[in-house]
Amino acid sequence: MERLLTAAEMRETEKAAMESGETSGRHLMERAGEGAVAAILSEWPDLADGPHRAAVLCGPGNNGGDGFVVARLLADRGWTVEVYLYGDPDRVAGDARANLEAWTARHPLQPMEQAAGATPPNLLIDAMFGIGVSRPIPDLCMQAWHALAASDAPSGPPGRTVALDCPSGFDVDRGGYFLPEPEGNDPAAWRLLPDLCVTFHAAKQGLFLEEAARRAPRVVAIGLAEDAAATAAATRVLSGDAAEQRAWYRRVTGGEEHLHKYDRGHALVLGGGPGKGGAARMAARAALRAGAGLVTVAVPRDALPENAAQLNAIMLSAMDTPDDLDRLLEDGRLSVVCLGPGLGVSARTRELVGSALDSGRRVVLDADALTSFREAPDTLFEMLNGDCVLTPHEGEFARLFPDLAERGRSLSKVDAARQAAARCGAVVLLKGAATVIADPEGTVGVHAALYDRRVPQLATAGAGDVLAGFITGLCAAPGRDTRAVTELAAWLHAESARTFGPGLIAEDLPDELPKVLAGLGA
Ligand SMILES: NC(=O)C1=CN([C@@H]2O[C@H](COP(=O)(O)OP(=O)(O)OC[C@H]3O[C@@H](n4cnc5c(N)ncnc54)[C@H](OP(=O)(O)O)[C@@H]3O)[C@@H](O)[C@H]2O)[C@@H](O)CC1
Ligand SMILES: [K+]
Repeated sequence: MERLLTAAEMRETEKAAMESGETSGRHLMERAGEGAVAAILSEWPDLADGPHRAAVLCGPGNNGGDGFVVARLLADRGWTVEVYLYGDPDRVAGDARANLEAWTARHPLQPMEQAAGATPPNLLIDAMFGIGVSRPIPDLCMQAWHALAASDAPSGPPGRTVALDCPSGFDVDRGGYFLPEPEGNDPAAWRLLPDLCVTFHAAKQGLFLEEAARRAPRVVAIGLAEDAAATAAATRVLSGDAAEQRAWYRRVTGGEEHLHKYDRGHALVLGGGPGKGGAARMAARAALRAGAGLVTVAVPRDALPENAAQLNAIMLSAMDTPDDLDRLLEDGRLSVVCLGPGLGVSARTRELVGSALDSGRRVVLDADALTSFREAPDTLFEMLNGDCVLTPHEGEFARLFPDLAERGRSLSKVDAARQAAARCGAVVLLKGAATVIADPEGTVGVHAALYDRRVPQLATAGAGDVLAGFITGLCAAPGRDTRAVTELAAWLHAESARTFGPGLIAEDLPDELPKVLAGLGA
């Protein structure tokens, strides 16, 4: 569970460390260069075999400074290294200047204009721009990169491409690239896609909101204290190795043995009318698989035969009106209510949501339960509390939080979810390849199904209903933290898709979950 840092948080961390005298900018830059070289050689052991050719594209700031260090360290290993600088060498300042001078004392420096005509290297380093960028990079830099990244070196290992800290022009807060306005014919040209990104001290937030490289970013320590990052950030990426995942699962669920089914909670899932029950049945199955002791599906009377024909371990109740729901909720053992999948966009759905929330139960709201409040989101928000979970996709999010959805490049997905949770007073899970989970107190988890954790097969009908069901099932047992179980559900959902593999349909997800839970030592 690594912390994610924005550019501002990273700068704060560096500044605090330098002001305290704990370290210096020069030292950090040296460590960054050393860490990058070590990461590159461990990523591609064939590069460690012998001297090869590298080209280092350097910018005018400290990212360029890191590039001069990498160039020097590779040259010290006997490599042939060409360094290209964007801009006037006399304007390079501070720690970067010291490293530029250390380079030019022994090696030539070439202007960026010459890079495009050079022979493709075995290793191409992007040290043009790092976290100091807030506009598209110059054409010249973009073209130099593409010219050298395009083809393999004439001899030695195939050309590998590496970005230092982040690819140049990548928005480390929001993900994605700064693109020229208007975008022109070829916006893709501004999207540098290196094989690897080596990022310094801590993962930058944007690297886990959109993919920045062909493989997962490598974080290298540069001598800043660990806890400096921890105190700076309230955003984490939900990943970790197998041992961490097991510990996470135990921490969130309590890990205790539940002896009686009622100790594991009783979930109520509301379903739609005849022919509209599949979504709720999938959510119910998911809730049962995720650990609820009992699950009841409640549907209009005329949908009972259809549901009775399909459900076995899941119980069934009739519920036509909000009064019927109130009567069901008189059973004190019902611990969580899930509303939305297949329920229909209507005034009745709004009333059902009101009844569920009035009962003081934990409530998971998805799909139609969210869209039913599009005309008056505030009437929903007034009823919510921190034990409620909203699970919108981008479209549903835009209906409830139109101003936050129109964020453009001014607000990251992390900040959009954080502001939404603060406004509505509930946990918000904003779906996507990067799913962001925020609570009203401002704590955020990012589940990034990116890089080696990509799950394109999750883009399938009904997958969202299953996620609502996983959250509901994990919420059913008393005493669990609502945000924490929501985060865990997002991970279990993607992990079930991942272990199942291609050909997945939503119904497979609940049935794959036991395998994932077994891996967690559940
Ligand atoms: N601080 C430290 O001790 C450590 C920092 N480290 C490293 O430093 C990096 C941050 O360095 P940084 O702050 O100097 O910013 P950086 O990304 O190099 O760019 C700023 C320069 O580029 C220019 N510029 C920007 N955009 C531009 C554009 N579109 N087109 C043209 N020019 C543009 C900008 O000029 P300006 O915007 O003022 O015109 C300025 O000259 C960080 O990512 C990490 O790699 C590590 O070594 C660890 C220790
Ligand atoms: K870079």
